[in-house]
Amino acid sequence: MAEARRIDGKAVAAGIIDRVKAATTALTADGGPQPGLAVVIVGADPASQVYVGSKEKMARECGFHSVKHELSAETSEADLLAVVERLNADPAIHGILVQLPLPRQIDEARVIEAIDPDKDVDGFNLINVGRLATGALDKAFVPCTPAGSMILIRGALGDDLSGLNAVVVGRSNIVGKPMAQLLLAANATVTIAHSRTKDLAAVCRNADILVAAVGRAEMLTGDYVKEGAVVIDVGINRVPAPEKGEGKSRLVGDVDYASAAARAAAITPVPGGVGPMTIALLMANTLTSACRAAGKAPPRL
Ligand SMILES: NC(=O)C1=CN([C@@H]2O[C@H](COP(=O)(O)OP(=O)(O)OC[C@H]3O[C@@H](n4cnc5c(N)ncnc54)[C@H](OP(=O)(O)O)[C@@H]3O)[C@@H](O)[C@H]2O)C=CC1
Ligand SMILES: Nc1nc(=O)c2c([nH]1)NC[C@@H]1CN(c3ccc(C(=O)N[C@@H](CCC(=O)O)C(=O)O)cc3)C=[N+]21
Repeated sequence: MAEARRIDGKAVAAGIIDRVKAATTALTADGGPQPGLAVVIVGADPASQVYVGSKEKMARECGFHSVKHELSAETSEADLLAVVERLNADPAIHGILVQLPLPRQIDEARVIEAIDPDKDVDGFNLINVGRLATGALDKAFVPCTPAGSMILIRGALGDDLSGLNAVVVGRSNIVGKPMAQLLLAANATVTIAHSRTKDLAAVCRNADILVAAVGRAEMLTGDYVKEGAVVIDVGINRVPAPEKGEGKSRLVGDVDYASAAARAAAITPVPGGVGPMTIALLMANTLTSACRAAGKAPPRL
């Protein structure tokens, strides 16, 4: 079979950003609010700082009001909850993102549940998890990474996935589980695999749609890929790259791109695949939140 089509997540994300910008202009021209996004980061993890920086930059590009709260790694749970409460009460803020993971002294679940569900643009709050699981998508915020992955899948295969087998490797609350919900809602037959799955390669070879959200660099090789499958690589792993010079690193996914691309019909690269979609969907969710707050129908992006 010919080499797989490379799915250009960066280009698809840029198109979404353009439509968010235009819709933001239209919303404010119509007397609506300027969408406001608050990003909260606790501690100075360098990778987290890079993502938070690009979220803030993108929010400004979209014409949003954008604020960043950088708290020290020693911040107490009570202090973080107080910041969340202030943002919940601030009418200029429509979306709140608390960057995960949080330092050990803070209970992540408590912080996620403290966010107003109608400002929870990550879609991690129990109310939004329940809305997604029950199909109340008009009110839900769908987590950005699975929502972005789903747009790439629909671009490759269309809206209705009836008759197709989807395998999601990974069962986290932020990626694997919501990804499986979205595939199920699109009528795929869904399997969720994880670290206890027996003969993972055989399970994956059954997949017409294979989503990797594992956090293990290049773990899924061509042996895991069915001929003609659509492969979505969510993984972001930084690995040493001595060929680029001493101490240098590069990003790779959870899929071994070269061997998987030799069998797949279409595949996302890392970088330039799911990552940019995550950021674009965060902007889309924030715009949606601002529209809902103003009692206006959010645009279809
Ligand atoms: N592109 C983007 O925008 C984003 C990328 N990511 C990336 O996606 C990846 C996954 O993230 P996240 O879901 O948060 O990760 P978690 O660590 O929370 O979950 C990883 C999952 O993979 C499973 N797993 C681990 N090892 C194996 C194995 N050897 N075989 C099969 N399954 C395994 C785990 O199984 P078990 O439950 O049994 O332990 C777990 O369910 C990471 O690389 C992360 O950086 C995350 C968010 C956004
Ligand atoms: N509350 C919360 N929400 C999140 O959505 C969230 C989080 N916490 N914690 C960390 C993960 C990770 N994540 C990424 C977002 C964008 C890229 C991204 O844009 N990646 C670029 C490369 C960027 C680079 O070069 O480093 C790409 O894949 O092309 C990656 C990863 C969001 N996350």
